Amino acid sequence: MATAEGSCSDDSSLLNLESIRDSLVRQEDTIIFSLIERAKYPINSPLYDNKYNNLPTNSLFHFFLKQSEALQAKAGRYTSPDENAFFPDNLPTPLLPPLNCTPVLHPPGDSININDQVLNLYLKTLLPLITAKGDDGNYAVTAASDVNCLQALSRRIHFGKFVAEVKFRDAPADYTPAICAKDREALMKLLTFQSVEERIKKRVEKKAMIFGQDVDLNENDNEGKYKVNPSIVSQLYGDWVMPLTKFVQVEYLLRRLD
Ligand SMILES: O=C(O)C(=O)C[C@]1(C(=O)O)C=C[C@@H](O)C=C1
Repeated sequence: MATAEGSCSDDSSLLNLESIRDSLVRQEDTIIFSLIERAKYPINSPLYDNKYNNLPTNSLFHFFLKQSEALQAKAGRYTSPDENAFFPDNLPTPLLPPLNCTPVLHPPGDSININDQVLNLYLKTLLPLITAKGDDGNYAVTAASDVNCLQALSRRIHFGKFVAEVKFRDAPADYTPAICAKDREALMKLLTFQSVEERIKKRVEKKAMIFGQDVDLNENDNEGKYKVNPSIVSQLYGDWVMPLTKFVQVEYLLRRLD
């Protein structure tokens, strides 16, 4: 069985809501640290401008992301069920044979990819919120940092497929009527746990405060300075990450009986 962490395991006890939620909690660290790293650089807008006609893609950033994914595809990254490419078409074949895992996800739902929404959110909304204005010319390291942020956000949001699969397996009788009726609202109500979401928003804000504070040997108070605004991290989860994860869950469930 392919575990939600992208490796093979015959331990089906890994596929339960508690272990899935534990993985979501651990992914918070990766996302927050990647945002802290990106915030080291100014927005570096020329990286995203579509004005370089000597590039085969829209901008230097798109070129960097597309090439990064092509290289990682050769290393087998996208054979893992929890990895979804931003440019999934025409990826190179992996150099090594894939792991022979028992699939976890229901194939029709496995192909869900909303990375176009993730990319738009990141470039248009999130980047301006976490970076200072300016251009330091460090385009390669900035683009590499962007790729880390995007891959962490994409993995977290598409983890909704695993959450939905577990929820369906736990209570097929609850979900089947809404799936058959194609009732998105009913599915959203069934899969939503408001108390869990509130805890997540509080926890990621606290993590951003702890991870993002300056550490020195004096006992000075941090004076409210953080590398990324903790309330923005909480807003990121509340307004985008969790709603998009739930969108993936609904889309996956709608295909679960295909
Ligand atoms: O933990 C769950 O039950 C999930 O569905 C995941 C998640 C999330 O994105 O963190 C999404 C919807 C729920 O309301 C709570 C949390």
